[in-house]
Amino acid sequence: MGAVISTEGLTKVYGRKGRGIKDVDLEVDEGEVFGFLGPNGAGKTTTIRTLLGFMRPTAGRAEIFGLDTRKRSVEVRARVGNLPGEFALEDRTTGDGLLRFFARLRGVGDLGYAHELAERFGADLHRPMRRLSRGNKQKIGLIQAMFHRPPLLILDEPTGGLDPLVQEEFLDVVEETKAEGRTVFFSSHVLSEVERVCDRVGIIREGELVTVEPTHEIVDKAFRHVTLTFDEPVDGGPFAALPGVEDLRAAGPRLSFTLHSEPDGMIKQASKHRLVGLEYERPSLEEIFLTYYGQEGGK
Ligand SMILES: Nc1ncnc2c1ncn2[C@@H]1O[C@H](COP(=O)(O)OP(=O)(O)OP(=O)(O)O)[C@@H](O)[C@H]1O
Repeated sequence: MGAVISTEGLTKVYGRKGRGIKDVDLEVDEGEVFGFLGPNGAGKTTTIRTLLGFMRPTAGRAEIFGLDTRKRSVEVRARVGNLPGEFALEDRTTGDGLLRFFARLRGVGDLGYAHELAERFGADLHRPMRRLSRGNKQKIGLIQAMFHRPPLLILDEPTGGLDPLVQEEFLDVVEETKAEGRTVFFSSHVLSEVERVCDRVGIIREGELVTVEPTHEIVDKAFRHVTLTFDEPVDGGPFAALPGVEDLRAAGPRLSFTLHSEPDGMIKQASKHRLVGLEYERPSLEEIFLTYYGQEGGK
């Protein structure tokens, strides 16, 4: 299967001090769900806007379906459903009016899928956009990006402002989109949602793409925070000696540490005592970013 998105040396410098993005090389394949992760200000929105040809790159190039996104922008836009980072129309138009407008623009006669999505997301199509909350505007933004079933979705922080049930519904729709062989690229700073639906993940930090990996590898590589509670104080020594155990702290009957290996040895050691509590938590995305910062020499 060919690359649906391809960038080479994509660079955008804002003025003198603006950071932007530097030398971003990305390939996203047809039928793939790709998560684009990074903390605030890392360059996600800049990458998406430059990739889509909305902004002129300082250097490099971007292609979508093999078309240069600056030179062939009309053809590119016809194939992409896009949710911009700030979908905030302060308008008298209702969601329904807006969707009809987009449908005419795109030559789509059937609004059936739009209405299905509106129902699933609980979107209010009959209130003026300017009177909707941020989350409810976001729902309309998602529907306009998706309702014509474009072969590629590029979504900038699609779950921002949505409540957890709607976020889950959105992720279901992403899975259905993939099942239809369509491609989804979305930015996020929430690891759990990326983990659920993305085949691969790219991490951007300070404008540079630091890694692109299959999602399970990023998640497997990450350590876990472990807290074991016993029915009486236990010697932490044998736990500290286990491979992968770091930062062990003992407080009465409780041992806390980070575990950088599989849990088998720790479980066997723990089972020598009476265990009354076990917490086994994944790190936050920020902590995963930090491990990448560390690998890069703490730049
Ligand atoms: N129009 C602009 N002019 C100058 N600098 C800008 C402009 N837009 C973004 N930047 C800078 O470029 C960098 C990348 O910003 P960008 O908005 O792409 O990050 P982001 O990863 O999307 O962040 P967020 O998660 O906060 O939306 C930041 O340092 C930001 O301050």
